[in-house]
Parts: sequence; C-alpha cells; structure tokens
Amino acid sequence: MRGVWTADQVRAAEKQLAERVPETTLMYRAAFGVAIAATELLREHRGRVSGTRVALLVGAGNNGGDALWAGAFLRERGVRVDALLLAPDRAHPAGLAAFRAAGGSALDASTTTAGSVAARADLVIDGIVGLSAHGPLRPSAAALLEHVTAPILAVDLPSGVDPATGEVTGAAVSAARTVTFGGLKPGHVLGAGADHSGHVEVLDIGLTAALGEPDLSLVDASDLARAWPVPGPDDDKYSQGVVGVAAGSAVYPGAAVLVTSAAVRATSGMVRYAGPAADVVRDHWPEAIVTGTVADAGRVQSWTVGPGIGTGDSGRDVLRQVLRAGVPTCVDADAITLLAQNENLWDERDPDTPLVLTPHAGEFARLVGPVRADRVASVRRAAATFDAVVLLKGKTTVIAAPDGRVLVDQARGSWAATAGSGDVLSGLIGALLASGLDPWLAAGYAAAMHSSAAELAARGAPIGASALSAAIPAAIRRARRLD
Ligand SMILES: NC(=O)C1=CN([C@@H]2O[C@H](COP(=O)(O)OP(=O)(O)OC[C@H]3O[C@@H](n4cnc5c(N)ncnc54)[C@H](O)[C@@H]3O)[C@@H](O)[C@H]2O)[C@@H](O)CC1
Ligand SMILES: [K+]
Repeated sequence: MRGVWTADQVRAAEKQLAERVPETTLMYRAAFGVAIAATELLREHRGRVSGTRVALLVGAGNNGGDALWAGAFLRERGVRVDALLLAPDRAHPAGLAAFRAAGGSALDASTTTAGSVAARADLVIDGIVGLSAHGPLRPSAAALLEHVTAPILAVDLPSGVDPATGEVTGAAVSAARTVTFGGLKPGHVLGAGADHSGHVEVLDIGLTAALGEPDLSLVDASDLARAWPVPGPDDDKYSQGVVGVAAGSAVYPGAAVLVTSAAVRATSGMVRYAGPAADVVRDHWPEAIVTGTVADAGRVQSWTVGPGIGTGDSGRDVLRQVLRAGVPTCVDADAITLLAQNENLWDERDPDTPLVLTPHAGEFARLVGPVRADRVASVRRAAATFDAVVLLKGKTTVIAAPDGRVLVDQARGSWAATAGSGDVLSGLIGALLASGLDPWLAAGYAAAMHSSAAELAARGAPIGASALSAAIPAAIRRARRLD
C-alpha cells in the first residue's frame, strides 16, 4: 500500500529532522529534485534543456524558496530562468539570493511584462504555495496563470488545491507533474486534487522515515496481486468461502443477476442466491445455487444484501434475516435506505458481525447527513458511529474502518458511473468477505478491482454494468500480471 500523510505529519517529521539536518539542506535536496524533474520535462517537450526558458511562479513561503533554488540549479544547465515574484517583499531571501547569484532574473509579478514572460516560457514551475495553502489562488496568481500555455511542474502540491482535502474551490494550477517531499499528501489523491497534480513523484529528501503511520493508504496493484484470493491445491468449492446474495426482486431481477455475476467472477468459491429473482439468476448463472428465501439458503460465509430488494416490507424482512445470520455482510443500496428509515433494524445486528456499508452520496446523506467537503473526515465519523466499514462511492472512493484506518481508491476515469455498477461492487465485496479477508481490506480491494475492471472494459467508450462485470477476470489477471 502507498501511504499518504497530512501536512501536520510532514511538519512534525521536519521538526524531528531539524535537530540533525539544517532546514536549508532539506530545501536544497527538494529543489535539486525539482530541477531534475524540470530537465526531464524540458527534454520531453522541447527536446533539449540548454537554451530553453523556464518561468518560476514564486509565492511568499518555502514553497517559493524551493522554486528559486531549483531555478538556480537550472541556470547551471544553461536554462534562461525568470522568477515572477507574487510577494516580492516576502520571497525566500536565501533562495532569491542564490537564484540571482546564479544569473536568474527576478521581477515583480504585478508588472505588465510578467504576463508575457509567463507566456513565453517552455516550462513553468509552480512555487506559489505548498503545504501551508488555504483556499484558491489569489487573483494576482490566477491572472498570471491565464498567460501560461507551457506544461507546469508543481513544487510539492499544485497551488490552489487544498492540501488536506484535494478540494478546488476556484482558480488552481493544473500540473503536468508534481514533485513532492517525504510522502504523498491527501491533496494529491483526493477529489479534484488528483487530476490537478498530474503525475506525482515522491522524493524522500530524508523525511520519509520520520513520517510514522500514514493517515490514509492507497491500494496498489501489488496489494491486489498478493491478497486477491485464488484457489490453492487443497481448496474445494467450500473452503474458499460461500457468498450469499440477497438482491433483486420480481420487478428488478437485473440487480440480482449483476451482484451474482460479480460474486461468481471474483473468487472460485460458491455463490448462493436467495430471493424472488431465483429463476432469472439461474438462467444467467447456472453455477449459482438458488433458493427463494434467505431462510432456505443454507450456510454462507458472507452476505451481500440490498440491491433491488426495495424499501418496503419484503425488503425489510430480507434485511432482518441477513443481519441475524451473524456472518460478515455487505449492506448496499435499498438495504442502506432501509437502515436509514428504520433505526430498529440496527438491533437485529449481532454486534460482533462485521458490516460493510457502501453508500453513494445520497444514501450517505440519508444515513448521517450530507457528505462534507472533507470527505475522509465524514466517512471516518460514519464508520465510528456505526461500528462498520463505510465505503463512500465516487470517482474518489473512500473506505473507512471503525478504528479510523482509511483507504482511498482513485479511479482513472468515470466509466463506472453507470446503472448497476454498484451492484457489481457489492458482489465483489461479498466474495472477498466470504474468503475471510479483513472487511476494510475486502472493501478497499474490491473498489480497486472494480475501477480497474471499469477502465479495462471501457478503453475509451461508455460501458454498462454487465461489461464492467465481464472485465473482472481481465482486471484480476492484470493485477496478477498474467496478461
Ligand atoms: N515541510 C518540509 O519538510 C519541507 C518543506 N519544504 C517546502 O516548504 C513548503 C511549505 O512552506 P511554508 O510553510 O513556508 O508555506 P507555503 O510556501 O506553502 O505558503 C506560504 C504562505 O503563502 C500564503 N498562502 C496561503 N494560501 C495561499 C494561496 N492560496 N495563495 C497565495 N498565498 C497563499 C500563506 O501566507 C502561507 O504562509 C512545502 O510545501 C515545501 O515546498 C521543502 O523546502 C522541504 C522540506
Ligand atoms: K506549489
């Protein structure tokens, strides 16, 4: 997993390090990394380094200091570098002195020539603001940015993106690449921040070891490859976990088919379907064992309940029976609405039974009120409140455990925003729960595999949920590097 650390954690690590390493050394290392990345981008876009033009957008703090030092390094490579100072009186003094000594030219960003300097650049380095950013770009920086056509290399974070939430509420830098220090920050991986950051490169600069436990984690392909359950030599159909699916209705049999399809494809265990869509499910998935009711379903190691069951009496009965079953359960769609509308249903739950709730924003609002701008904090709170894993769907999917651990899955597109896509996700989660995976990991791995399957299925064109489900085997093969 890849860790993500908050600005406070980075500052604490820096403080710890300050006893051994002078601040300027850290800045020097950071700036050197920025300069290397700049030369790579120049080569990529202009085919050369020497003789090109770089403009630095320099704010009032150490982020601007990094940019100025990077500018000094670039001067040594024969680059013409202009620093546009957004707060000339507060530009990092040592950085500015080093930059000027290296032959860099600095000018007040409010002068009329600043715009044309920004427009002529082959590459722009964004040192406007970093870890201490609040709110969108100030108007002067936003106006300057309007002139830029060249690729932008962001120092630490793209300016205008909230470092803590990834939120973009106004003008913000859209970087081709971001060089950050110590570890990823929430602003790189959450919400719009992920798109604004471009390709993110993490430089250790000596900070990484001092960062401690990450605040959030990202699932990467190697986690999926290692943890995705595949049958071993001693496995049989029962040993890998039996998934129960309580979904669909006579009116909505499609949800039942989609949940079952994902559960069948995710793992090699057995799938039992229980509900009024039994005949339709059997027609599509003869390998599923179907029954009319949860009570008749037989033993399972997990349940997925909710999609298409309706929010009336019959849906309520289904949910009640599943919650009483005492096995890990993925609670999705109508089952979430039922829990929101009937508080007494919570009493049916065995307190030792792990639940995974998978709301979209509307269902989340029904449960606990609207999702706040700080989505991670909202989901963390909900997980603690319900003593359940809560997975909030979106392009950025946030998965919180009751103990505060948070996983994030950032989809590379929005192809999964299609009807029935959530049914596929809940089938995947059910299968991983049945295999015995920790419920928080089960939800996180399922979300990552789901977005990978969506990307593979779409390859640039819209898809439906059936195609998404059909791409699950290809996504598993890709994660296991078998394709
Ligand atoms: N923390 C660390 O360990 C290291 C930090 N370094 C750099 O230091 C940066 C943090 O520096 P600082 O704490 O001095 O702060 P910044 O450079 O992030 O911000 C400076 C000031 O800009 C103002 N500001 C806030 N939001 C703004 C906005 N939207 N538009 C314009 N101005 C805004 C604030 O007055 C803020 O104090 C990091 O992002 C990184 O680039 C590196 O030099 C290396 C090590
Ligand atoms: K920046």
